[in-house]
Amino acid sequence: MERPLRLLVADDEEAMRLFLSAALERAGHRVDAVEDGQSALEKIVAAERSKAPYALALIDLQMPRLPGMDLLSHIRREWPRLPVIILTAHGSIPTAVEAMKLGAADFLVKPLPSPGHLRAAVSRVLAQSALNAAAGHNDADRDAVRSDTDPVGIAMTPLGPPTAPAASPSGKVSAQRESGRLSTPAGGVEALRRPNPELAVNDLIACDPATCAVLEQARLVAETDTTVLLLGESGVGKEVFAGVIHRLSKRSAGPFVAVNCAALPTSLIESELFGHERGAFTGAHTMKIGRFEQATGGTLFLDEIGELEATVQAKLLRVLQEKRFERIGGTRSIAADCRIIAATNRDLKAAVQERQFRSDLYYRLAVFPIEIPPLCRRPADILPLATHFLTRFAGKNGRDLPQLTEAALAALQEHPWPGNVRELANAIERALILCAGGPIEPRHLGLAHREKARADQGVKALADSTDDGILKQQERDTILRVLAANGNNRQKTAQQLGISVRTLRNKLKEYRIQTD
Ligand SMILES: Nc1ncnc2c1ncn2[C@@H]1O[C@H](COP(=O)(O)OP(=O)(O)OP(=O)(O)O)[C@@H](O)[C@H]1O
Repeated sequence: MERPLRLLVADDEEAMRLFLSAALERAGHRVDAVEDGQSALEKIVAAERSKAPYALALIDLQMPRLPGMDLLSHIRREWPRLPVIILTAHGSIPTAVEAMKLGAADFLVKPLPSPGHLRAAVSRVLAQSALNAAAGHNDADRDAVRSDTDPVGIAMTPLGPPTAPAASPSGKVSAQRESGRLSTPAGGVEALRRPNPELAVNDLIACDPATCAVLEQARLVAETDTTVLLLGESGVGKEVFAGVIHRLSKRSAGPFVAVNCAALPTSLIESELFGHERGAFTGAHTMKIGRFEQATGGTLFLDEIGELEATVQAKLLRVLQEKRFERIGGTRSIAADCRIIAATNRDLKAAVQERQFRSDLYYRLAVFPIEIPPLCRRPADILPLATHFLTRFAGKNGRDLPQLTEAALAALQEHPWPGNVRELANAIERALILCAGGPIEPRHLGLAHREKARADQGVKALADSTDDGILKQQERDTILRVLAANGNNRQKTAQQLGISVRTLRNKLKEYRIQTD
């Protein structure tokens, strides 16, 4: 992973260090593990000096050289923005409570029930810490704005001190749909208001391993000019990922032009896509440049491609094959010099089988399909996304950042999010209004009346909440990660996972992971 989040683990038990490191590294983080308090302190000092501070420290209470409690006091005094999770044995809960009073962000009782439990706690603390940072709850002296985001400013993992958002790399975007999609102007108040710039720069949050795997695929395909098909339920972020691919591509200096194929009547879609000459049809009083032409040198994003009428499907196929088109009523052949990214929330393969979508067009579009999982399958994204939206909406409305109560955080994590990221954004926007400046409680989120949706998912939720569910989630995450690392090559993936290609195939089916 290119921009890993740095975490520090301090525990004198080797097995525990290994467990914690493995679990957190699997979530995409970079972990330094040390065996005593003094070494932990030295690591923190070095990391601070190197301007690559830790995002979080997990500290055992009983350690040689410098005990956990002393280390915690030192951290609170010197680096108040570094959140600390205390690890404690069963019998020492009162000490853990003491640690909380001293300023620990959370405590975990050993032995930990599961890696998922650990990751959820880490994710929760990171989200809260990001909120605090954005609200300026902590020391001001570290609020100096750094400007070390990667060239496109997309972060797969959170944290670090406030950073200036990267300036828009292209400066050119589709006029009507891109507002807010590229980074805000660099520097100053805006930078400090971000929940956590490394987490949220350019509006893409990717903390869950499943989302990181998607982002990795996006990064890989972005370097090419290959046509991409983004698949996923409504609101999962297909357009966000289309924008990411554009910004990471060599066409990023060109425009990103988005067309929602479902929003336009059939009679208009052709002239919208290809443009028309003056007098081409009744009402065509002037010549019009179509979206293909507007996207010259850049990317054309065809959203809801599954809704295209048969006649338009045929025309689009021709353009994809010949890379040329004519304006309606025109004779001049124009080069289609743009990268195509299509998206749909429909099962396009099924649509092909039902003869609602041309198979030849499908295969032209699905050269590189990327499936974006629903939010309920990316639990580690939920709180960072909530934090991100809270900061964005509070900033937009000139409001102070409210706190999310523990109960609200839990409600957010438990909700099944059938409307995906869009539903989460709406819930946060609504909560921000209803909380009227106070802390956000579960009732402000308006999730209760969605009990039915939750009940519908009851069986699944129950399964997921069992250890078996957690294990399956981890297995799925691992497969996704290794697949992404191997460019979706099943042979290599199976080899690395130590299973047969056949078993891998069955697993892919079971977890509905598409690789072709
Ligand atoms: N990973 C993400 N990080 C930050 N914001 C996100 C992310 N994914 C989605 N969003 C936000 O959620 C909302 C819905 O995302 P988007 O429009 O990209 O979804 P979609 O899958 O294209 O939906 P539809 O199929 O309905 O067009 C947008 O406001 C978008 O900015």
